[in-house]
This record gives sequence, C-alpha cells and structure tokens, in this order.
Amino acid sequence: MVYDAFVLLSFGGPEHPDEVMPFLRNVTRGRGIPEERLAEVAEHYYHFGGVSPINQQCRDLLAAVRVDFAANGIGLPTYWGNRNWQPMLADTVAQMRDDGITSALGFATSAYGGYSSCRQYWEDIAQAREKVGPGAPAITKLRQFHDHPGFVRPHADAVRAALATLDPGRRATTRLVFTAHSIPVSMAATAGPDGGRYEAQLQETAALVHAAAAPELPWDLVWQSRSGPPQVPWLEPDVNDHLGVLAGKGVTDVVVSPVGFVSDHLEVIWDLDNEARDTAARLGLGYARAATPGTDPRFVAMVTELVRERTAGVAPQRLGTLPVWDECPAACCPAPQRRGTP
Ligand SMILES: CC1=C(CCC(=O)O)c2cc3nc(cc4[nH]c(cc5[nH]c(cc1n2)c(C)c5CCC(=O)O)c(CCC(=O)O)c4C)C(CCC(=O)O)=C3C
Ligand SMILES: [Fe+2]
Repeated sequence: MVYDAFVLLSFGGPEHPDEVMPFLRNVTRGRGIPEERLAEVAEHYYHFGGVSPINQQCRDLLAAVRVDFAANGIGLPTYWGNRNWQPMLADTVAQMRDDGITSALGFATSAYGGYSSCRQYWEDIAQAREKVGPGAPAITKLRQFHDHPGFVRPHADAVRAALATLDPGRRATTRLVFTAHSIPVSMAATAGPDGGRYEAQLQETAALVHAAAAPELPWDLVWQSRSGPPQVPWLEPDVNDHLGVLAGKGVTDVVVSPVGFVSDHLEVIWDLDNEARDTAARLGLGYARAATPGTDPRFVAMVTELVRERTAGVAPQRLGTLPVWDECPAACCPAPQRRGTP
C-alpha cells in the first residue's frame, strides 16, 4: 500500500467562550447526557476562559511530527481533523481531496481500544468521507499504541519527576494512582474482539509505567471524568472516591498519573489539577500529578515509528503482550445504543 499523506485525528475543543456550548452539543449529541452535567462541564471550560488546551496541543504535536518526519526522510504532507470542533475532519478530508491526496495514514490521539478511543475514530473517518463524497481519500488508522516505549517511557519519567516533589520521608506510605477516562460498563464489556480490551490495555500500561518508574510502590488503576445519567453504570472507582479510601488506609501521599491520555487537556487540568487535588487537600494527602507525553521527543518519534511500521516494514516496538493489529476486527468496539436523534 502506498500512502500519500498523514492526518492527525483528535477530539477537538473550544478556543473561545462562545464555542463552549456548541462544542459540548457536538460531543453529546444523542448521548443521553443530562442537561445539568452539560452546564457543569461548561463551567470547567469557562474556568479556563472558554479555551480548551487540546487544539494547541494538536498543533504542537503536528509541528513536532513534521520535523521528525523530515529528519527521517518521510515526505508525507500532514493534515489535522477533529471529531467535535474545528478543524472538523470532514473539512480536512475535503481539503485533502482538493490537494489530490488518495490514501492517508491517520494517527488518533488515543492509545487504547474501545468505542470512544478507537472505533469512533473509524466512524469519524467514514462519516467525513461520506460527506465529502466522490474523490474523498481513503484513510486508515495507525494501530493502538498503549504499550509502545514511546508512550510508556514518558509516562514513567513523569511519575518519577512527580514523586521527586513529594516528601521522601513518607515514601513508605506513598502510592501511585493511575487514571483513565471512565466509560460505561457496557462499552467496556464490548471493547476489543473479546471484550474488556480497554481495561486490559490500561492495566498493562499502568503495570509497565509502575515497573519502570517506582516498582517499590503499591499502585492502583482508577477512573475519572464520568458523565452520563447516574442510573447507567460506568467504570469505578472514581479517583476522588479512591483517594478517600486510601487516606482511610493510612496512605499519606499520592502520585496521580493519567495514563489514559496523551496530553494535558481539559479532563486532566480540571478533573485532576483542580478536583482531585482539592479532594487530596481536604483529606490531608500529599498530591503530585504526573505529566502526559505531550510533545516528548520519544512520543513524537513513536508517531514516526508507527508510520514506518506501515511504510517501511519496521518491526513494531512493544513492551506488553496483548495482541495488536493494524486494521481493527470488524466486530470489535461497537457503538453503544443511542437515545434521541443521532
Ligand atoms: C475514553 C474517552 C476518552 C479518551 C480517549 C480519547 O482521547 O479519545 C475521552 C477523551 C476526551 N473527552 C473529552 C471531553 C469530553 N468527553 C465527554 C464525554 C464522554 N467521554 C467519553 C469517553 C472518553 N473521552 C464518553 C464515553 C463520554 C460520554 C459521551 C460519549 O459517549 O461521547 C464530554 C461530554 C461532557 C461530559 O464530560 O459529560 C466532554 C466535554 C476530551 C476533550 C478535553 C478538552 O477539551 O481539552 C477528551 C480528549
Ligand atoms: Fe470524554
């Protein structure tokens, strides 16, 4: 297969207060998210002036990838399109068609399997291509990378750096807390061809980061940023509840590492740097939040490596043992049942 472009696929976020509500309506269309939750989440964005950092993080990543491509003799032109906010993927695909692109490799800013993290990006591609119509380029998504050293090692270094800010005299009662975005239990059950893949990959990533960063410390994987109606079960425990349990067990300090994410977007800087930090303060816990890969050169080089797996037959670099594939099996990670109009 010959590819003639690279496209960064991401979630998108508002960059002006007026964009917050339209963005949130795009995210939650047909999802059964209660109106009160939407208003609450809007406040998180207004707290930062209505600007999510995620779009700038995508620009920064793409700029770094371009430099790394050039250094590795990869001449692919680069594009960027989002699921929920400008630049919308359909507009990007139209531009690619106008530029004469026929077949592109897509890199999504999520390391994991599951509907929201993987399948929905395939759906975004299909919907964008359908909207553009004849002449729309083919786009295939690069593989999931939860155990790639270019993802694991930056997380591990960040855990070490966060740990170094805590009181070394309390190391014996310090704990690592890995977090990822909660998803509905039903979505977790159908992640991957045999189910449970989102949680299994996160367990593997957390274990790899723990082993590389601080194998002497106990650790847990918990969940953050739950939404949806309360009667629908989502993965638990929530990070805030978990901190309460830890404090009750004699833990004095925590390093919180958001291994579920690739950059410090709003769900990190609000849900962890504000909410969970406040929870820890209330409980008297020492608290340090580990950074995400962002534009760490190893993470940027990983993107190049994933491209070279496809274009140059480079062997996949992997630290874990779960199976991976380039093209997702057709039956995995189906869309959840929707309420209302799509
Ligand atoms: C697994 C997963 C990831 C990680 C994988 C990936 O990165 O793709 C992720 C990332 C993100 N989620 C984000 C924001 C939001 N997610 C929401 C809602 C939801 N997320 C879900 C799952 C995930 N989400 C789910 C199952 C829902 C319910 C509605 C639905 O089924 O879609 C809502 C609605 C309001 C609310 O929070 O209730 C918002 C605003 C942002 C942008 C942050 C910024 O602006 O900087 C990012 C990167
Ligand atoms: Fe989300």
